[in-house]
Amino acid sequence: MKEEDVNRCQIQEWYPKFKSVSIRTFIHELPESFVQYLLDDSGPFLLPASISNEDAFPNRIHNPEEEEDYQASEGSGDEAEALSAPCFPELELKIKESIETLGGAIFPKLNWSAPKDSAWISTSGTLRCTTFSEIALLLRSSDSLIHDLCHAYDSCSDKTMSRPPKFFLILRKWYPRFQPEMEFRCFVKGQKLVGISQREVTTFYPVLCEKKNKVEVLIEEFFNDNVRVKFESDDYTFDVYVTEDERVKVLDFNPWGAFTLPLLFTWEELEQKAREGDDLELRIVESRCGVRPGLKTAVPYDYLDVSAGSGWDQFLRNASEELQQQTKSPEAGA
Ligand SMILES: Nc1ncnc2c1ncn2[C@@H]1O[C@H](COP(=O)(O)OP(=O)(O)OP(=O)(O)O)[C@@H](O)[C@H]1O
Repeated sequence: MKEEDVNRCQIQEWYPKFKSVSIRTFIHELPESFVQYLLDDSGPFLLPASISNEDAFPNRIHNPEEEEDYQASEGSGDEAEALSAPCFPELELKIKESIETLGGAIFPKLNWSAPKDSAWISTSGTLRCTTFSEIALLLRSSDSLIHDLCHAYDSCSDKTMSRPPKFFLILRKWYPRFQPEMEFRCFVKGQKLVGISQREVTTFYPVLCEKKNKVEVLIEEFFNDNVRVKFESDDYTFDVYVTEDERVKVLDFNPWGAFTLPLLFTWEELEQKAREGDDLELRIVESRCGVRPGLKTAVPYDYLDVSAGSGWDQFLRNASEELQQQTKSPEAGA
């Protein structure tokens, strides 16, 4: 894979060409100070100070233990300064306007990825955002975005960069009735569509068994009419959504191989299909027995890391020590 293939999959690169067959999206260049804010994991977690009083979030996550430290150091020079919330008024204003134009709620992404692993932290448990603070919280809490920020070019044979020169915040109109069964990943090798996979592989959707042939025809037509000659790489994947009235919308482009999940295929199978000139195949989960486990971590690494010395391990040790102390104390037996 070449750097140019990875670059073409950035939304700000492909969206202008595919606007009429995609979902409504606004793109904002991020100031470097905001990128540094996303990367900075030293010190406490501060949300940006908001220009809006309506914002639902306070400027920092409330943690009573940290709050004591904060009060103790308040006014004591450097430390107090280090704890003051960053502020991005121009960016916030532009985002506020875009959210209003997009109907009041958006789905956020960076150049390539969405902060999928942060959904658990939001009040709705989804990536739906209505304010700049909500967006900042999801972006700052995400481990998936570290890929975009630091590792996007790691699989390139001609790697010269560790990150793109500019980052963009992508705001997409929020679709509350997104039906996961109607999302598909399409695999293109040598400019030929070789495979299509159900995108959400953890569930069996009986309705897909009936719709399978129709969906395959719709996507193949869409690829031939709208994607093949317009997307300049030879090998890539793209994700589509098929609407109830049988229109196809392109959601995303990803490089062939590397970090991109092959879902119900393996990369070897797809390579072989391309080599042998096999007919296009659309794969779906055919029965309840065929479901695949979640292929992604949907929570940050700290949540999953249970090894000795991890945050979780420490939490368990503290909890068990506390429990032991409680059982030793006279009140416990009363
Ligand atoms: N505008 C939207 N409104 C509501 N839900 C959405 C919207 N866009 C995407 N989603 C949901 O969020 C999921 C992840 O979105 P998306 O594919 O853009 O993220 P991603 O980080 O590029 O994922 P990947 O790296 O696996 O391609 C989608 O599969 C879809 O279910």
